[in-house]
Formats: sequence, C-alpha cells, structure tokens
Amino acid sequence: MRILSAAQTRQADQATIQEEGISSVALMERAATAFTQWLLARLSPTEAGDTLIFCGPGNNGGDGLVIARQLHLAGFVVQVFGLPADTYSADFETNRQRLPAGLALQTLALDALPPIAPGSLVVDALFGTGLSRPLAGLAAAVVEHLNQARARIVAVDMPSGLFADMPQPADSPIVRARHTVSFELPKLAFLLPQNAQYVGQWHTVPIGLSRQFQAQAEGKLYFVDATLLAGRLPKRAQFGHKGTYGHALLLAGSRGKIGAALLATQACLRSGVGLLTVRTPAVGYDILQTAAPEAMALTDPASDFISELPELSPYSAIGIGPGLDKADETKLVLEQLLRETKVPLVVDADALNMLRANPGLLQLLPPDSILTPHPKEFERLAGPARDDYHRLELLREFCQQHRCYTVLKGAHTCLGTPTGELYFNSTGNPGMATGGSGDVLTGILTALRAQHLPPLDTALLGVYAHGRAGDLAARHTGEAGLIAGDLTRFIGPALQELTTPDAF
Ligand SMILES: NC(=O)C1=CN([C@@H]2O[C@H](COP(=O)(O)OP(=O)(O)OC[C@H]3O[C@@H](n4cnc5c(N)ncnc54)[C@H](OP(=O)(O)O)[C@@H]3O)[C@@H](O)[C@H]2O)[C@@H](O)CC1
Ligand SMILES: Nc1ncnc2c1ncn2[C@@H]1O[C@H](COP(=O)(O)OP(=O)(O)O)[C@@H](O)[C@H]1O
Ligand SMILES: [K+]
Repeated sequence: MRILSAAQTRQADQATIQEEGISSVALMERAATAFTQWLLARLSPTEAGDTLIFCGPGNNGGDGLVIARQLHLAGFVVQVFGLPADTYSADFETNRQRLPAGLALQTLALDALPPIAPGSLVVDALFGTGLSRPLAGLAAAVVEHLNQARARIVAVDMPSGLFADMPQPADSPIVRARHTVSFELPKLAFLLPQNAQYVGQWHTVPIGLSRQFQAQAEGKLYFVDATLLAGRLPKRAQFGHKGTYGHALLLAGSRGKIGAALLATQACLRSGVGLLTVRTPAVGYDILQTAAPEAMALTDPASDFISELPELSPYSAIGIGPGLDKADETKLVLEQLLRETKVPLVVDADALNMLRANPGLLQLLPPDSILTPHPKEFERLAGPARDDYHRLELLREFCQQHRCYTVLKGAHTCLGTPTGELYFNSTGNPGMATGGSGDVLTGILTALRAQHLPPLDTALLGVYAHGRAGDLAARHTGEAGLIAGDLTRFIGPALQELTTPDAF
C-alpha cells in the first residue's frame, strides 16, 4: 500500500473522478458514506447520544455535512456546526443545500461555542488534507473547546490541525481524536509516535481511489500489508533438503545474556533455515545444547564473551549482536568479521553499539547488510533527531550513505533501503515491548537471509512475520502476558500465511 502526501491525495481524488467519470460531489458522498457506515457498525443512535458535527469550509467540512445528513436520517440526535469563512468549497455548498429540513447548519462564533456534554459523540470535520498552516483564531478556539470537552471525538480523514505529511510548530492547536477514520490509505502522520496523542486509533475505509494512480504515483513511502508481500516468500520445494535452505551462523550471548542468544536461535530455527550454528561464549554451551538441540554449538574459548571469530566459509548468512556485550575482544571479532566476510550480515544490539564506538567500522559494512536498531541505537549511529520526521530523514540518509537496509524498530517499524524507500510495518502490538523481542527478529532475519532471499524481501517479510507472530501469540497470552519466547512459537504460522502457494 502506498502512503501519499497531502498533495498526492488531492491528485488521487482527481484521477478517480476522471477515470470513473463521476462528479467530485459523488466521490464526497462515497467517502462520507464509508465514514458513516464505519460509525454505524460500532454505535447505535442510543449509544451515540448527542452527536455534534463540526465542519470547516473545505471538502473535509463537506464530508461532515454529508455525515450529518446521513446520521440524522439514521436516527441520531445530530447538531451540525460550521466555521464562518469568506469562501466555501463547491461541494460544501452543494451539501449544505442537501441538509434535510430540521437540520440547520449553525455558524460557530467565538463568544458562543456550543456546550458539549461529557460523553457526547463529536465528529471532527473541520480540516483534512487541505490544511495549509497551523490553526489560529476561531478555528484554534474550536479545537481547544473540543479537546476540553470530555467527548468521544472521531476525526474525518485527519484530526483537524495536524499536517498529513510534515511536522508543525510545537504548540499548534490539533484535535485529540479517539478515532481517526481516513479514506483509503493511511497518512504518514499516523505512523509516528509523536502524533499518537492526536490521531488516537486510526482506521482506513476504502473509497475506490484510482488503483492506477496509486501504482504510478511518485514517492518512496509504503505501508506494508500482506498484499505488498505477495509472491515474496516461495513455498518450500518438494525435494528440498537442508542444504537447500542455507546455513546460518549466529554470534550472540555473553555471561548473563545467553538468553538473548537462545531467543535468536529459536527464532532462526523456526524461520526455515536448513542448518544453524551458534557461536556463544563457553558459558553458553550446556544451555544452548539443552534448550536448542537442533542448533550446532560452536563455543568460544573464552568463558564469558566471544573472543574469536570462527571460520566463515560454511555460512550463507551471519547474524551478530543479541546479548553480545561490548568486551574489547568482541569488538575485534566484529571488526575482523566486517573485514573478512563476503556473506550477508544482520547486525543488532551491542554489535550496533560497537559500530558507533568506532565509526571507521561503519565504512567496512558490507553492502546490503541489514541493521536492526531501536531508535536509541539508531541515534547513536546517525546522530540525534529533532523529531520523528527528522529521524526518518536521518534514516534515509544513513541507508543511502552506507548502502545498507536499516530496520528502525518501533510500533510501526520503518525499513529504510539504500535507494531511499521507507517501508512502514503494519503488524505487531504493544505486548512486544518486552525484553528479547528484538533478539527474535534478528533470528528471523538471519534465517531468511541464509535461505538466499534478497535483502529487501528478507527485511520486509521478517519484520512483518515477527509482528504477526506477536499478534497471534497475544491472542493466547494477552498483551501484558506476552514474552519474547512466545513469539518464536508463532513464527511458523506467520510465515505460512505469507507463503506463495503453487500456481495450478
Ligand atoms: N482525497 C480523497 O480521498 C477525498 C477527500 N475528501 C475530503 O476532502 C478533504 C480535503 O479537502 P480540501 O482540500 O478542501 O481541504 P480541507 O482539509 O477541507 O481544508 C481546506 C479549507 O480550509 C482552509 N484552511 C486550510 N488551512 C487553514 C487554516 N490553518 N486556518 C483556516 N483555514 C484553513 C482552506 O483555505 P485556504 O488555505 O485557501 O485559506 C480551505 O478553505 C479530505 O481531507 C477529505 O476529508 C472527500 O470528500 C473525497 C475523497
Ligand atoms: N508497541 C509496539 N507495537 C508493535 N511492535 C512493537 C511495539 N513495541 C515494540 N515492538 C517490537 O518489539 C521489538 C523490540 O525490539 P528491541 O527494542 O530491540 O528489544 P530487545 O532489545 O529487548 O530485544 C521490535 O521489533 C519492535 O518493533
Ligand atoms: K478532520
């Protein structure tokens, strides 16, 4: 799925109108109907109670007028309010005319803002993708009024005051919605933690936006859903053998953190790798052989940390980092690995921190390596970010400069590519915010890479399957009860869902 800018969203609108030969007011009717249907599926008129709809002067306000008409006809107790303006969009005017008798548009005024009883349903249709500057004056006062009411606010397309695709001044007035129901595609703003307080839970409703436009639009932002992954994970060959599916090497663990190595090991084994060898310090030997008999242990001579790099020729991918710790000897192992390997790498956790400690090492990173930092690890590598948007810029620059794939982990993990694309993941849940979840991801990615999948497919599939495993696991454990080990049990089903079936 594409993520379009505000300007592109308007173009998509026009493309749809032209392609289908419909009027813009018909598209507005379709969009608003999708919103109304979404609401009707969740609230009866009685459950909604007082319903107040606030409309701006543009097409977002036009949507609000259609929604007001439809909810009124569905038996909701509706009041509809409009911001005064010099000009209104044509489709706003048309829909003002279409308001039924008994539902008048009331004009908002600074000294007479309508009272909003606690628990009321508020539909925010003030501004959408046409917002051109931060709100001020009456519009800002209305937003403040909505935010202070203890109402259930549902935003149409965007929470009013929020830009769809760029940051805004710190104290801009923005509606704090409980739900945002957006048309067809998510906006970039929805995917960034700094906007969660405004967007609430977001949902998309289909309105039949031109597929052709979506496919051909310029831009490098994607939202990763199952459709985008179709065809990327081949089915296992009937006569495949363990040699077919690669031999992975994991370099992981230190005293007190053998668990991290074990989580990565279990995840790697559950992700279809043919063979797995694990390098841990000697202290990990018994643990690993007991807990993961399927993996081969290649223990280091040192007891507590990894001090020597094993021979690399057998391996088709190497994962390094989980639970590693930053012993000087281990740093030398990482440096030697970066100098010697011709094999694809997955770099995580303390291996990333060691890269930061010695920036020269970053220059040695083999092309197409996959790095998996969380935001703190990323900023140690790429410098501090002013905000979530700036962090994405840094991500793009970092991936282009170092010709690597970087998985910036979070609620909507963002994959940066060497060619400047950003892919936002759609799976996962807050239950995964628990120690060891990232180690599991490293295991998955190392396994997929070892099976000779290209780096882009590895990263997209791995991140999506990791989150999906979290979603499947949480059905059994709940979010709070989810621990990283639970994820490993559901990697198989998550990958199975993504596997391309044989064509008939
Ligand atoms: N694309 C789709 O899929 C579909 C989109 N649809 C809907 O259209 C919406 C976009 O509509 P839109 O382009 O008319 O813009 P909208 O958000 O109503 O605001 C524009 C108005 O606000 C004004 N204005 C702006 N900033 C302001 C400020 N700070 N303070 C004060 N005024 C300000 C601006 O005036 P100006 O900037 O010229 O001064 C103009 O009058 C979209 O979000 C969706 O709901 C559906 O109907 C159909 C399918
Ligand atoms: N709220 C959330 N929603 C979805 N995924 C999440 C959320 N919080 C964390 N995750 C995922 O869990 C993993 C945590 O990784 P990381 O911070 O490296 O943990 P650790 O170092 O303990 O293994 C990441 O893949 C991240 O995307
Ligand atoms: K809105």
